[in-house]
Amino acid sequence: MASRKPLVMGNWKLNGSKAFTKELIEGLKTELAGVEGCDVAIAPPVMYLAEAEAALVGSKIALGSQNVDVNVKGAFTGDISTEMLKDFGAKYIIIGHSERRTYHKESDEFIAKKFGALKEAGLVPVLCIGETEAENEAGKTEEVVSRQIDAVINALGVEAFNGAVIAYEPIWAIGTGKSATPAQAQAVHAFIRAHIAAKSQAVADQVIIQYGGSVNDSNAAELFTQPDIDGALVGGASLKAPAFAVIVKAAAAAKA
Ligand SMILES: O=C(CO)COP(=O)(O)O
Repeated sequence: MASRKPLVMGNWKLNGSKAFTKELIEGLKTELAGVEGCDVAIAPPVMYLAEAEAALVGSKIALGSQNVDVNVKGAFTGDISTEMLKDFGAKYIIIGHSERRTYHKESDEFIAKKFGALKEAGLVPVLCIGETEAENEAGKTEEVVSRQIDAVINALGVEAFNGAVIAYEPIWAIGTGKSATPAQAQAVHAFIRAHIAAKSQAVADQVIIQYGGSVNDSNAAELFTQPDIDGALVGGASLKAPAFAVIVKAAAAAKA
């Protein structure tokens, strides 16, 4: 089995300011100095990519974004392109977050298009998938995550997951303080990896599958003991440097 380096990424969502961006990054640089064994990325709002890029100079923390649009240039008012993100040195791009699926009615097919646009641009898609509480209670978790993964496989082929990241974020666990248990998350992560392995074992072995949903400095270490949990996509706890650093260090220690 390929060994996978964990990735812990902060999704700042709609939070921050120019000053906050600089301060939080300075804090992260201090807290994470000398920490090895875990890739780290942050996705501030795109408004603050310039401040973030400048503050990250000399640091191994990678820059990311919370979304991208599918067109590269032209008359698409309000859109942000892959090339613009690259211009700021962004690398890991979140797509298909449940908040965008819900509030912006993004479909599996549209998200697969974004995945393709990122691959074409040489950026790393961080594809968010996950079921609602009702779907979970109806026993539909595997059906939902399969459908969300298959939209990408059908459009682009399983090889598109080479070098890509999947974030399993059960919607009932996001921002609720009610994280999935390590065993619950592991079961779904193993299912996702097996689902991809049915098409290509090699692709499945290398794909990073992060867990997201109320990950914090006290539950992260236990989640990372699970073999198919390769890091985390962190919302609320990524807005505080000490808490986020504890999560990164927990991943580095668990996967060493
Ligand atoms: O949605 C998330 C990350 O993308 C998770 O958010 P919380 O960590 O705030 O639950």
